[in-house]
Amino acid sequence: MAAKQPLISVEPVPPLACGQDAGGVTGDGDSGVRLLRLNNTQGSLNSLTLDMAAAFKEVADQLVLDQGLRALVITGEGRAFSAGGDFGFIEDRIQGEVEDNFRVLSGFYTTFLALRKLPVPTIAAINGPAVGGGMGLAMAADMRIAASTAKLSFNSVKLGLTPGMASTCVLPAATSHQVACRLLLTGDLITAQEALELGLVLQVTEPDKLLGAAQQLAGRIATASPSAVATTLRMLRGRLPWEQLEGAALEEARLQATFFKQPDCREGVDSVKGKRPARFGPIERPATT
Ligand SMILES: C/C=C/C(=O)SCCNC(=O)CCNC(=O)[C@H](O)C(C)(C)COP(=O)(O)OP(=O)(O)OC[C@H]1O[C@@H](n2cnc3c(N)ncnc32)[C@H](O)[C@@H]1OP(=O)(O)O
Repeated sequence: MAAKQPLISVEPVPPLACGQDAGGVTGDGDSGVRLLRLNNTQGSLNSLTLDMAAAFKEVADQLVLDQGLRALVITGEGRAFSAGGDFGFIEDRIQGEVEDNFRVLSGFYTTFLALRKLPVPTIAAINGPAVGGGMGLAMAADMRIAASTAKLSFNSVKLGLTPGMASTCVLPAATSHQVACRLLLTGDLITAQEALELGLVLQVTEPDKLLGAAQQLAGRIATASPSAVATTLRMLRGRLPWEQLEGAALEEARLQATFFKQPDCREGVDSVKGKRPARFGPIERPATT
């Protein structure tokens, strides 16, 4: 019987694929670049589950101990980057109690956001749809490159939900207040080209050139002085400190925990799954908003 693929895998990238010579950055063939793949492809487009979160944490913990690591590329296996929260996970939150939802969502979001705590620059190679929490994960990376065929969306309002994964904090910081408003208040699914114009991604490539472009960018970072890169990164990330990101993630988790229980969420999820327009009710928000 074939071995089951891990939900998240990490592999070293050969120096030549990173634009380095065969010796890599250390002379012994290590490029310093690793490739992390989301691998929940069984009909669900790398959707995010609690098992994915646990696998992500395990891999992140190992990466912190990797002394040779200098830059990380993160991508999705198959045709998607990530379709965000798995429908099953979302259904569990609709059925769940508010306090339990808060506890689960807090852990879920802070686990994926911890990408921002890895000690090296991270690059999301967005190979296909990146939606909801999947887009939030891409935004947790320091840089993003997208395939021309990728589609991106922060679609929570279409699900009758408020955003998660600290999107209300990360997105305006990465772009602007008005771009964040446009994307988070409409849930529009935008093309890679539009994402480039809005400053969400650095570059758009042909699909078969995506990994190469991301690995070459990572390879150039890996070739620079590791201590200068580490300190520069610490300064850059410090403009949006972890405490602020975590605070936003917890606040969003608190609100989402209640919105999952509202009729709009049931309608929103059914409409997205059924690929039909939603018919939302009048304003019916919890007192906490
Ligand atoms: C707590 C977390 C919160 C959040 O993250 S909220 C966001 C939750 N995610 C979503 O709402 C995304 C829903 N999915 C979509 O909008 C679309 O899909 C995409 C834009 C991502 C891709 O569209 P297309 O390329 O046309 O593919 P397809 O035919 O819609 O989907 C292919 C298969 O993938 C399954 N799938 C899609 N998204 C999810 C998901 N989030 N969880 C589980 N499965 C998913 C579908 O059902 C279908 O399956 P089958 O081929 O068996 O019909």
